[in-house]
Amino acid sequence: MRTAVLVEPNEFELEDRPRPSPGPDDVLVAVRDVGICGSDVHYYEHGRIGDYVVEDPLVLGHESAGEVVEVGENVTHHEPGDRVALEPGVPCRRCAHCKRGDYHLCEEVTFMATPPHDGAFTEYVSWPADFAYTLPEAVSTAEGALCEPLSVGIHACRRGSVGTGDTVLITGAGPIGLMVLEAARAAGATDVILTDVVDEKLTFAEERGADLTVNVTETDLDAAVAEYTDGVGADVVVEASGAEPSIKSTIDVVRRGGTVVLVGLASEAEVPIDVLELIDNEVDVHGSFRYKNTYDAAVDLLADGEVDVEGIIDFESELEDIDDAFRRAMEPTVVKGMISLDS
Ligand SMILES: NC(=O)C1=CN([C@@H]2O[C@H](COP(=O)(O)OP(=O)(O)OC[C@H]3O[C@@H](n4cnc5c(N)ncnc54)[C@H](O)[C@@H]3O)[C@@H](O)[C@H]2O)C=CC1
Ligand SMILES: CC(=O)[C@H](N)C(=O)O
Repeated sequence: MRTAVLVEPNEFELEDRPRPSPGPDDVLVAVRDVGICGSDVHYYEHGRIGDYVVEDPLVLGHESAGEVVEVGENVTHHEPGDRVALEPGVPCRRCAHCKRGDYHLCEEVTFMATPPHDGAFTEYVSWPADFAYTLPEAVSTAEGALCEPLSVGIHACRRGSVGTGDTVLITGAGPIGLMVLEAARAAGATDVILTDVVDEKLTFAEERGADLTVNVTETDLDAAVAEYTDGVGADVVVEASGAEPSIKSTIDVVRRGGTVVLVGLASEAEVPIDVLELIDNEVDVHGSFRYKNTYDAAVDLLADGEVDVEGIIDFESELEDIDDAFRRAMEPTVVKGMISLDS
């Protein structure tokens, strides 16, 4: 099977690898669509993300969906022909975190495209059947692949308890910020504000339904939010840029008693925050790491037409053109590139 392997920074090699056989509890999936995530691009450019270092050739891609072509002997809920989205993180199912239901915090997780685990820029993936979610007819495999970033958005909104009538401020209008926008709307937010430093990203966010956008390089965010919320502040602030000034700004724009959800990964682990302000204003600050139990919700939202994920796709490329696709994905105005396989 054709497989794109990252052999060194900025270089994929297309290899012919043996097609895997599904284990007893697995499905073998012919991959159809795989999104290019910012983390894939980071591994491509730098060969590492923090402590995760690409030491051996690695297959990237963790936003994937395709068609089941074979099932293991114990698999009863999937059959060949099913189209499925693959949840990329499979936990150990035994540790304290898994047992308490926080399987996304499992320290033994096998997460696609995170060294040393291979991902989905390949023709076939064998994957545990219970982490493969059937897509109804109305949901395309490209949408199935984007259940992954949508899941990040759903989980962030759950962490922030986003509810009906809320004003949600999202910092960063990249794919994750835009998926938080979708999830926040689906959760009942009536007012959504997005920030960025790139005008094109903000124009796009407006086209996708943001009520207010703020370019923080030109406009004072505190003043804009104060004006929009009659001086109250946002009920929930979701930080989805990873930029230090943006992380710091979250506590200035959240309302007293409101919630800040940190999703964006800062390049520096330490970001100074005024803790007295947090205490005085009784602000809840939550980290948000990947997701748990979101795929069913993501598929349902897509099937019901409650969210749009396909609209963020700027281009689709073939596996053979993956180097070009990654270079295109690095352009600052590009939101989402996809690799599509016909098999
Ligand atoms: N916690 C988690 O589970 C996950 C975290 N992430 C992180 O979330 C962040 C967002 O992911 P993507 O949307 O894929 O990244 P991205 O890099 O495509 O988007 C970030 C956006 O933030 C904008 N930005 C930069 N500086 C800003 C500032 N000062 N204020 C406002 N916006 C600013 C950029 O122009 C860009 O549009 C990244 O840090 C990523 O690593 C991504 C997936 C899961
Ligand atoms: C940080 C990422 O972008 C990635 N989706 C991950 O969860 O590791």
